[in-house]
Amino acid sequence: MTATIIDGKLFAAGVRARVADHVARLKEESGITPGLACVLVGDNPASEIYVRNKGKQTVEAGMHSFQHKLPAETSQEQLLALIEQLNTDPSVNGILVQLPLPGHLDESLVINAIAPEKDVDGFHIQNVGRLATGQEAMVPCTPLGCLMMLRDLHGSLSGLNAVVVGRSNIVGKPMAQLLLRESCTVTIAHSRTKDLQAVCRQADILVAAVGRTKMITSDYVKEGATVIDVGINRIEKPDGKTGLVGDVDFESVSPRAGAITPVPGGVGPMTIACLLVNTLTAACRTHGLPEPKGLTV
Ligand SMILES: Nc1nc(=O)c2c([nH]1)NC[C@@H]1CN(c3ccc(C(=O)N[C@@H](CCC(=O)O)C(=O)O)cc3)C=[N+]21
Repeated sequence: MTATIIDGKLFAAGVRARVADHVARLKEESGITPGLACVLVGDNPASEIYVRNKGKQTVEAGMHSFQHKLPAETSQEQLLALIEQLNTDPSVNGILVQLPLPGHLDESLVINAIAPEKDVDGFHIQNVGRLATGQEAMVPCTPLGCLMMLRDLHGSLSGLNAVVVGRSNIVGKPMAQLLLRESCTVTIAHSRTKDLQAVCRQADILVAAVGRTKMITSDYVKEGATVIDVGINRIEKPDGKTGLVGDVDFESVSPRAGAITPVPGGVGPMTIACLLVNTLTAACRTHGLPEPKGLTV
């Protein structure tokens, strides 16, 4: 068997087109243009590229993009003051504070200062609790993107064994919550899991979100399983350029899997597409208008 390669780039383009379509209708029928504010503290070059990309795609979808670049030495009070300003600005429907923040800033305090209904990352404690209890929430973009691809591939996920490797608050835990909501039997595995290979080999759906380059080899994969690679690891290639590799050893796994997402071109583009989805969803909820169909959970 050789795996179907899930084209995240193509899938994300489709999602963005649907967002753009809905945004155009929103403008025409209600005069509303959703807006996304991205806040970047410090000058991490990788973060700058992401934030610029997010801004570009936001504008391409017909929405307003507001970018706030603050110096690395910004104080907690200054950052909180900006968030408060964005919280009360009616033209801003979504607020994203790029992580990680410089070490002197308290990430959880900053995230929880965002108005929950504008928290398009879904990291606010209120959204985490709402997702866990099955209430309407803002859902973290990476897990939401993974779920969209899984639903498209499988239809119903009911009864499938899902193993999520990684227990982070931004991917592993919310991914597990979403899969549980789809009636999967969910296992969260991590670096301390006993016989990780045997646990992973039980999976019909294997989500790798550990941040360890090519850790998942074919020994971890059941024949025909769907493998979702959330890893974004930067490595130096022999030619001195930097390359992007996942947590999955693609060459080893793809002959054995049923379907697999590549890196790059898999989960990454879906993350940004879902950020646009969440911004649109936030705008619709604020104005009591119907949400984009098939794009929310
Ligand atoms: N508050 C916050 N929210 C985030 O969602 C967030 C964040 N902070 N901090 C950093 C991570 C990382 N992240 C990525 C998004 C898209 C790609 C992506 O599109 N990757 C492309 C390749 C891009 C490239 O070549 O560098 C791909 O996988 O094909 C990658 C990484 C969002 N993050």
